[in-house]
Amino acid sequence: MSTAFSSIPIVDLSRLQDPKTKSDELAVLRNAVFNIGFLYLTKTGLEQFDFGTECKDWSEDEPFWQRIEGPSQYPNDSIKDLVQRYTSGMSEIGRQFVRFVAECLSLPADTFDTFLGEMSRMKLVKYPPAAPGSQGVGAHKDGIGLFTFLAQDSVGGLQVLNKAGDWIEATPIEGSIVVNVAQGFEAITGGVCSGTTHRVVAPTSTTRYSIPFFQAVRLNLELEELKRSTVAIVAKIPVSDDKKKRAVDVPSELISPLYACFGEAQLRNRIISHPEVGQKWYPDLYEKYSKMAMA
Ligand SMILES: O=C(O)CCC(=O)C(=O)O
Ligand SMILES: [Fe+2]
Repeated sequence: MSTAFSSIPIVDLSRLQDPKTKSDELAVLRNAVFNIGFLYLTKTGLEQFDFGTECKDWSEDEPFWQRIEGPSQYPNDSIKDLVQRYTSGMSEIGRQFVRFVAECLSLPADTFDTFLGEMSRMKLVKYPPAAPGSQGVGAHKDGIGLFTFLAQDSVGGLQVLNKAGDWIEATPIEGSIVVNVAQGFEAITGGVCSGTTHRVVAPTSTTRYSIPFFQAVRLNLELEELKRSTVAIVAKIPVSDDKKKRAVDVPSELISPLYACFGEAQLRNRIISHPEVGQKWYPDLYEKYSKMAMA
């Protein structure tokens, strides 16, 4: 995907919600998810402040990979209240958003509902000023989630790669949320809607703050189930047969055949990429996964 776009489209949530303007706005959304993988979502009605979805702690009678979810660790109760208001508001926008995405792809509105997970995650990110051209976040696609919903302040620095290899600035638009396709949605659509590479260039004179919210994928989603529904979904998306053919055999990085389900694949990733935390809290799994990584 990612054609040689030169600007990032703006999608107005209130126009999607209004039957009079919905079909025009669905066309804007369709272009964004098919051809770009990035968009600004405006008129969301969400106040902008800081912080993850409420989840209970793991118990022994649940599968081991369920341990990847749990209660958030709040420094104090007033932050907890703020975080909970933010995450429940953003979860609701996310639920509405995936329904409009389904409709813009000519699919039944509830197509993606069953892929949504319980615990979406958010981060509070601070980018202190640095020398010109310094890296804030290196080039990447978002690995977890269906879509990422990002609130950013007015400093700027987020850039999106187009097909011609140019970095396009996601210049801050007040009151908007920047939305991008993440690997979960890419997998569900067999790559027909692929994620777009992005990065952050560190600010030079002012600190930048951003709040990415990664919309959760259901933890017990299994590879076979994903493959079956991908085939069914892709068959109905209005793209060329050639694109569909390539999409059918999903080489899913989301769930490798080595793992029981998406939850296990995620927990394994975390344990391997944070070895000290892995060794301390999941010693048995750390040993198992590090042996598998070496095999
Ligand atoms: O801070 C930003 O603008 C983007 C951060 C990001 O891309 C990420 O956390 O995946
Ligand atoms: Fe990202």
